[in-house]
Amino acid sequence: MVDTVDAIRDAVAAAAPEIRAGLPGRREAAGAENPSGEQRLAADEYADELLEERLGRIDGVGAYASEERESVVDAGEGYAIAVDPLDGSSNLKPNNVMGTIVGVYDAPLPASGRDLVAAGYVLYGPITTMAFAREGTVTEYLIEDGEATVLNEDVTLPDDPTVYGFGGRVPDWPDDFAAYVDEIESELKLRYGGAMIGDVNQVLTYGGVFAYPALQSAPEGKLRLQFECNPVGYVIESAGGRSSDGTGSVLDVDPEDLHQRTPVYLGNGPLIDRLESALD
Ligand SMILES: O=P(O)(O)OC[C@H]1O[C@](O)(COP(=O)(O)O)[C@@H](O)[C@@H]1O
Ligand SMILES: [Mg+2]
Ligand SMILES: [Mg+2]
Repeated sequence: MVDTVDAIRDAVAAAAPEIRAGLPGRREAAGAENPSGEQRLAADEYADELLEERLGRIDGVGAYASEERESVVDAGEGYAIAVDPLDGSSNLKPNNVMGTIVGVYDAPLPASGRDLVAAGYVLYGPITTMAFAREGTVTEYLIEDGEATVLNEDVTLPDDPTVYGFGGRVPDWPDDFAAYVDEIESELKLRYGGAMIGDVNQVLTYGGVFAYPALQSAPEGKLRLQFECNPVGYVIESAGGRSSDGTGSVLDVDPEDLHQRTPVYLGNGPLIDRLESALD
């Protein structure tokens, strides 16, 4: 019998080239907002519908939810899947990197990050890759023709970090976070591309820290707990790094609302420890 988590991983890998191939004609606004009040592109809708169809039909998947729809779709009995169908979709117009994020929860949504049994993301870069975490290890795959082949097993963050990327406008950063940035920018190189997955995958590859912090104008930051922060936090923690909402692991944030946002900080443990001390 095919393991449900393997089937989910394979379905995401199979959908990735189709999502990529569907992008060229879908770079314009679809005319509606998503539940977070953001302008939705035709590509966001396309990826969401494709993933709902492919993931919802897997035996052992009981629910599908995404950043692009108000409520959870019932798919029978089994795991609940939370998806950011296209992460960084504002990068579509300037043709920069984007991703797809998937979290597999063994609990009804909204769920705690501690209920994740697997999580992963696809990165649509010069090549298409996928990082997928389960049972404490992360595997990096190359996706070609809908097939995933292993590139790297037991992926871990390098011990000697080199990059950082932080979202939000600088004058909107709270003073304590700005003071942390002052230290970090003399130690690491700025690499910020505006798609969480692109920026996080640089941290996974080179070591460093990614943040979409609490802002003065938005104390909960921008990124969504169920669809973005928990799954990516799970990948980074499985790769030996740390995630934080500013006080502790993002996986421990109480799930209160399907579309809730949280500040998120991800990267090498010592850099996140220092961040938490700076925000005390
Ligand atoms: O444009 P900003 O404020 O730097 O925000 C960038 C952040 O917003 C996002 O694009 C939000 O994700 P979506 O594109 O899925 O809405 C993240 O990928 C990225 O980290
Ligand atoms: Mg996103
Ligand atoms: Mg998105």
